[in-house]
Amino acid sequence: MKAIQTLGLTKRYGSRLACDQIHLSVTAGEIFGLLGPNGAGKSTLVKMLVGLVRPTAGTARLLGQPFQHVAVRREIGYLPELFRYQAWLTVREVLYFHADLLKKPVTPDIIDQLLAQTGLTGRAADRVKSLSKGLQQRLGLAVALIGRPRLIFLDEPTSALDPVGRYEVGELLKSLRSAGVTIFLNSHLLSDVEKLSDSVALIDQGRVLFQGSLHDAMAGEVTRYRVHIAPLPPPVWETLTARYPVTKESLGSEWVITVNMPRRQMPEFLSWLMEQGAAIYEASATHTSLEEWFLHRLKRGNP
Ligand SMILES: Nc1ncnc2c1ncn2[C@@H]1O[C@H](COP(=O)(O)OP(=O)(O)OP(=O)(O)O)[C@@H](O)[C@H]1O
Repeated sequence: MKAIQTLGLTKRYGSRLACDQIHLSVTAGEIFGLLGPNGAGKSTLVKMLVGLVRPTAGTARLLGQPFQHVAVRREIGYLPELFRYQAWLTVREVLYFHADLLKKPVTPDIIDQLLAQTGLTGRAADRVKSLSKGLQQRLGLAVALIGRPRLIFLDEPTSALDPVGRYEVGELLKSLRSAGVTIFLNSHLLSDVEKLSDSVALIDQGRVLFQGSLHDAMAGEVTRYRVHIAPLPPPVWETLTARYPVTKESLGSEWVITVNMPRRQMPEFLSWLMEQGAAIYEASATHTSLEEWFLHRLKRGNP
């Protein structure tokens, strides 16, 4: 089942097209990462889905229902990118206040559990104005979870957190996924997206450049391979350099050949080497990072 299905969602602010006919689908129970540079349209897309911005065109379904329905809003949690809670309220009061707004009954046990999940147990009686940015972000996460949502939109949930906080929030998101919650993660922190997401979409200038699994995203990229071989006779090396973009270095009695090519060309490359009588000891791919993929795709999408 699809937790989110958008059909041509478009938002125009005057002459600026923030989202241009976005078609996206997110499977229920997955962590979905939305990536894109500043101003790509990520927050606008999230705000349209949670009902804070009215689309210029297009529509969407959330949890199988039209996205504007009040019933579906009750099933959704949202952590906005820029939020401020009332400075004079305590952490516990903020949580009760938002539970009241949601009209969902909460017990002290539920509040205690949320405080524990978000690492705020010791700060429950502190006022918002005394919390650091990272602690306020944890409170934002607790507020997003208070209605026990089936679908959560998190806009930059870990941007103010230190490495321990990022790890803890990552573990919390994984445990929510295990409980069947769908998580829509909007983050600049590519390493967090890489660690957590089951699938991703990349948007730029309001358009979707890619949607799919991270594995598929990386598989299509040119990868750097390192092949350890016995030294080749000079004529074979000359033919090799004429056919393929290779470089070599010597490592003891072996050569290490480096070549950049798509994964699908690798079998042909190795067969050719063997036909020339090369002794191959080892061949390995160096990992393409999400960051490299992100930069490549953006360059390709903006010729
Ligand atoms: N209320 C608004 N009025 C006019 N233009 C807006 C408004 N909100 C966003 N925009 C513009 O729409 C485009 C998309 O903005 P949006 O905030 O959705 O991008 P984003 O991908 O979330 O960026 P960031 O990563 O910097 O938060 C930008 O050019 C932005 O300036």
